[in-house]
Amino acid sequence: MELHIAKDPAQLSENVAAWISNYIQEVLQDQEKFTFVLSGGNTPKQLYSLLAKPPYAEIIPWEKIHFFWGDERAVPFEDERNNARMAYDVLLDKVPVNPDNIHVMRTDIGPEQSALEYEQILRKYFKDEELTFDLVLLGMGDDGHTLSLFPGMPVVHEEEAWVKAFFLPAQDMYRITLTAPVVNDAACVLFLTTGANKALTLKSVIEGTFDADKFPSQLIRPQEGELHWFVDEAAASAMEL
Ligand SMILES: O=C(O)[C@H](O)[C@@H](O)[C@H](O)[C@H](O)COP(=O)(O)O
Repeated sequence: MELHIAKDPAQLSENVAAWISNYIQEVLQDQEKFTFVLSGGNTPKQLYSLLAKPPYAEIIPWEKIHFFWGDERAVPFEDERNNARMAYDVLLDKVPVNPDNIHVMRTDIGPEQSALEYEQILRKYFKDEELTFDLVLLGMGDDGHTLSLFPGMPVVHEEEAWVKAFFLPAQDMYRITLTAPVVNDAACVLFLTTGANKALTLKSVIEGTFDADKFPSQLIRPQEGELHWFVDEAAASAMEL
């Protein structure tokens, strides 16, 4: 695991934008397509908007990138809480992405059906071979969740399905999420975490004893891929560095 600490959220977004842009270009020297799994929440918004502007808007080969999502809130696409909607607004509508390469988790059908359909999309894309995303972007909630793997929910222990839908009583909504084993097969996973309100949880996730039910973010340990935590000083403030 590699820890990158930035001064503040703005600096962190700058660093991650540059890092991602380099990584995409490097990977594309050896392959034709790049698979990029986006995260929802607030933290990546600034990053997405930087990627949508020069120099990144011009130097990233957008037409070669396939976009997927790590999780989705089962609310209509028009709803501002919809993760895909946020990414379209801030990034995907602004750069020359091929619309056929954008693979959203649908919310215009039932969540269970959407999860099954998404798994089919992934199986078709990866041609039933090993599912290895090139890059997975993740966030961490104050409670230690990542993706839609929330503390104490059975989905945390899912080993078989690649995609799961379930009802999240605390938010009175369905969630659709990739499962931990899928993310752990990725070539590279990047966590983005900012803010003092996440400092104690971050400390437990990174330095504490393993307890996936309490801190599902601890489940993310790519088997062969890289794991990077990009955090700001406030989020890192409780860790013993
Ligand atoms: O849809 C979601 O809610 C997410 O994808 C979720 O896992 C998110 O990344 C964290 O909750 C952090 O969210 P913030 O960046 O808003 O703190």
